[in-house]
Amino acid sequence: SYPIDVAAIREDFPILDRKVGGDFTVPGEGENDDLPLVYLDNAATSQTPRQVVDAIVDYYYGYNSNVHRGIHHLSQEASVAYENAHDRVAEFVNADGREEIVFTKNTTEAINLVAYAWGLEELGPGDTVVLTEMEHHASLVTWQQIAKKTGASVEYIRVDDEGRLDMEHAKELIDDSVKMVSVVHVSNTLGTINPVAELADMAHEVGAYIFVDGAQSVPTRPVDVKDIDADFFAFSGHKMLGPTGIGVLYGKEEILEDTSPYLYGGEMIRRVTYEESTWEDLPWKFEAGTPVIEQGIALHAAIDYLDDIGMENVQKHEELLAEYAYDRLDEFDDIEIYGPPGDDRGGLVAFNLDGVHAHDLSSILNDHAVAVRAGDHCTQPLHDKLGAAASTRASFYIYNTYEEIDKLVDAVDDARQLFA
Ligand SMILES: Cc1ncc(COP(=O)(O)O)c(CN[C@@H]2CONC2=O)c1O
Repeated sequence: SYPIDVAAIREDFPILDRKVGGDFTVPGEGENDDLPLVYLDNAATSQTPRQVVDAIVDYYYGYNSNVHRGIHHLSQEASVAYENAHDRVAEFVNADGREEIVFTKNTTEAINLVAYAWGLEELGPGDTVVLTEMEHHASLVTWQQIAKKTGASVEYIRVDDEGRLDMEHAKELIDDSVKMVSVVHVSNTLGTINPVAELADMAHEVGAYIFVDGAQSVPTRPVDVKDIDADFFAFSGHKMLGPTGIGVLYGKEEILEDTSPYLYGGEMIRRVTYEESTWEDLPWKFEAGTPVIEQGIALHAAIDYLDDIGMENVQKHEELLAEYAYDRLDEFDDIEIYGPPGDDRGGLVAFNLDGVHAHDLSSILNDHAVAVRAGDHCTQPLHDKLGAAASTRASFYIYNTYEEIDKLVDAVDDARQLFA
């Protein structure tokens, strides 16, 4: 049984009726294809319910217009909807209000915004940025390159054999030279849930900021940025039932107020002369040019959909599926699973089958209509540390079932037979 009505939810996702699969012969059954899609690649991107698509269609059919309150009815409607989307996101993560919510293209751009607008200005030789060994390239490469540009240094909190952060090492690293701690909330490779509130305390004790990468946490569990006391927090709409093309940067108002924009143009200005320019209020100061209007409205609908289910229930469903998948895969001695035990992780499992490259395994799974991700999941340094060139990752969401995980395990077994 599930904490959510999976059958009813699946009705909202027409794509889940897709039949896919390669041409392969099943012993005794002959040629087989056109199998029901088993979508287990949600950490890469989630699927999109009718309610979100309807919100997009309603916008383009009903009130498509540029925003910031043009003097006509459509612009007024679009402006209000766009501004309300900021309010809705703020409410969802318990930010103080729209002033703390900047819409970007994705999580990657949200991290880059802070790295350029704050990092380039504030970091210099002798300063340290503390990351973790499990960071996604969106933060790891960004802070690594900004440190090179500014002469700052980067340190990495060690990950232990179970895929958890070594908090004693964190205590050693987070010293007075540290200006920023940037840490992933839920690892997209290990499934590890990091103690971000504790790390925030450690950062604040030495006068540093903390940036939490919430790309895999906001979609899958309740997140309260004030409870964590994050200075910055980022996530993406496409991982939480929303469209691609929108990410969110949360920032404490007082910090964003003190930070100059790094993207200039229309909509983010108040007054421009040939000599000087002044900036709009928050959050518009950080949203240069025509913003992600449709995407903001669609993200609002996605949040409404998730809130109807309840994020505690989403989290519980993720935990049940993650534990089930972990336990099923852990039955086999020739499978190596990365990250903490199944009862202490987010809704994903990355693993390798001895003797079979992740790409070959994922190709066989695809023949069985099972969609997973094979590769480094944008965590190459972590894969180097794990001694794995790549891994296969199954990741779950609100429309996935135990039966779909059984199909994953059966397909892995087929690969085992094929490559034996
Ligand atoms: C932890 C984490 N941080 C940042 C990002 C970047 O998000 P955007 O691509 O929306 O900027 C991702 C995306 N997850 C990748 C994308 O594909 N597979 C993954 O695991 C992620 O999982």
